[in-house]
Amino acid sequence: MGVELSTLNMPPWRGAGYFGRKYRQTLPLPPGPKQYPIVGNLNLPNKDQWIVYDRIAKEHNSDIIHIRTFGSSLIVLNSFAAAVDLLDRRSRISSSRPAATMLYDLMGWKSMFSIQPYGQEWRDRRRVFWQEFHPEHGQRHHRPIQLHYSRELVRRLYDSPLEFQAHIRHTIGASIISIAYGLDVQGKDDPYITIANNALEYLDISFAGTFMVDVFPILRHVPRWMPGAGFRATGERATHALNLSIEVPYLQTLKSLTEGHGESTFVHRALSRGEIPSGGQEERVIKESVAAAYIGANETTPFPLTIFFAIMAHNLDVQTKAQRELDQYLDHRFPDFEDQPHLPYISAVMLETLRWEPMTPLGLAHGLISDDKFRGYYLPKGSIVFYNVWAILRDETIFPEPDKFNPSRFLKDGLIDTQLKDRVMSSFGFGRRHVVSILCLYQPHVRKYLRICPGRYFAMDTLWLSMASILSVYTIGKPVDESGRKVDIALKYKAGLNRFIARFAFFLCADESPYIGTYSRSNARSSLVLAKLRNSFLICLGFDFATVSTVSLGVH
Ligand code: HEM
Repeated sequence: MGVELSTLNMPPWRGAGYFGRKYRQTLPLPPGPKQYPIVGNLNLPNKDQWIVYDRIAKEHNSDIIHIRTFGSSLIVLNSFAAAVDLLDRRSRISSSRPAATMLYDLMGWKSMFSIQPYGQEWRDRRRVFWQEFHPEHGQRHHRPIQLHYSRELVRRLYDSPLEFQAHIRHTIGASIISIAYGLDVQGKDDPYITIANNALEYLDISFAGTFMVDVFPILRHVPRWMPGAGFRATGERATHALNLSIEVPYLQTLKSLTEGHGESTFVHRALSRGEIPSGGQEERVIKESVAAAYIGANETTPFPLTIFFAIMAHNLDVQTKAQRELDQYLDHRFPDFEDQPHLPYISAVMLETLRWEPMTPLGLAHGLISDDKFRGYYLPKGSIVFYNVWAILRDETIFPEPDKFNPSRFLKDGLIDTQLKDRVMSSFGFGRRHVVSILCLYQPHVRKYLRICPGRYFAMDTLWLSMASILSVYTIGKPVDESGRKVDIALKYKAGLNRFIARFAFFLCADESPYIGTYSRSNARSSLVLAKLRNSFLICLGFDFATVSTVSLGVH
């Protein structure tokens, strides 16, 4: 990020200094594949890297590996234990972010605390954010809005099921805009959602790792007019898009507040606390923290909900079991948050969805701010640290038959197994308070280095309620081809370190269907949608992204 990774102002006896030099001289780097001069391991495939790293770790019989590309040192942690040891227990030195010249310096994302290095700016924003999103606060202020938008999603699915991915993104985006700014979101082409999505598009471009300036940061000084300097213009457009997404909704909320509205919003709650350290930066801290909520939620939460449709279509036994639990407990009404303790199988479906296909298979990179000695290895200061969420959640000793979608693995005596749930929380990252060590009671500073996703409670609430609501109304099945045969869904992903999925086809039924009719949904339909659905059997067939051809459509 063109950032000094040494920004953490530590007293010398706690930093690298003497010990760093000693480690470098006496200890080996973690094992890894053979490195070539200058380019290091640039020969490794850049597709599905999490699978490649897992294989390398197994080949070297080590859950920590070292990879080098040009000048960068990459440490990959391939087990839960290694990630907890380095990122939780030693979060004091491992909770920064690595340099990303294009995104941070040229695209203006230095205002987003999710990619800021450890330091005061990050701490101020994270604190404002967490005051809003810690679970007790979220339950009081966010859940009514989440409830509204989960029902809106069910309704939209009925109206235009072909657009299911757009509906998922829209309802998640609208719920966050409503919580953050209290703004009314239009049903289609909403200007606030469009502004935020424009900013997010540049994030995706930079994650795709296409910019040479990230490899050679010196290139950022190349004049704009030089051939090949197109990235400078891209950076300016991205900065403009991000600034719009920070400023426009914020100013609109301030206007509403002067007119006597908008009090029940993140913006207003943060402004009225007035606890941010002074220096004239208060307002900037608040508006950037609020904008981080939209970015964080919309970049991630739609993925598990999208993939849920494909998983359900392929696992009718799971779906039937989930629907039976809903029907038995809900008896003719829509699910609500109070129902959660009584619907453990739905919670298990949500956790298994997060486990089965994590959105960020290598997490979000951390940066090491000092040299370290770790498990007998030397870890160089400035290393980029990835944790292999994919490998952690496919550890056969913890999750037998890991490729199988089996929510029951999370149930112990009819309740959610909290230890397994804790494992799945790896999909929200590391840098969290560890309860294992009694020493942490005497380490108040540990709290300062938390980096785990601060939106995780909000995300799990959204996912749980949406999955419960969808299954209480619809049955999801495989699509059929032109001759009426059921076909498997082939999932296609965009390249990159995060998972983005192309559109796929599925059936959505509000009742027993001639194609997949294994179980009647009739007693679980909510009164909200009942009138519309009564005469509708088969509602939807999606279409395939690659061919963009409708396979068949049947609305009865
Ligand atoms: C299923 C949904 C989600 C997943 C899988 C997810 C995953 C993650 C991961 C892996 C990280 C990096 C943690 C680390 O550094 O180790 C992260 C950070 C973050 N997430 Fe989430 N997230 C989700 C939902 C959300 C939501 C709903 C919000 C906002 C309401 C949010 C806001 C953030 C922010 C602000 C950070 C940066 C934290 C920091 O750097 O201090 N996320 N998330």
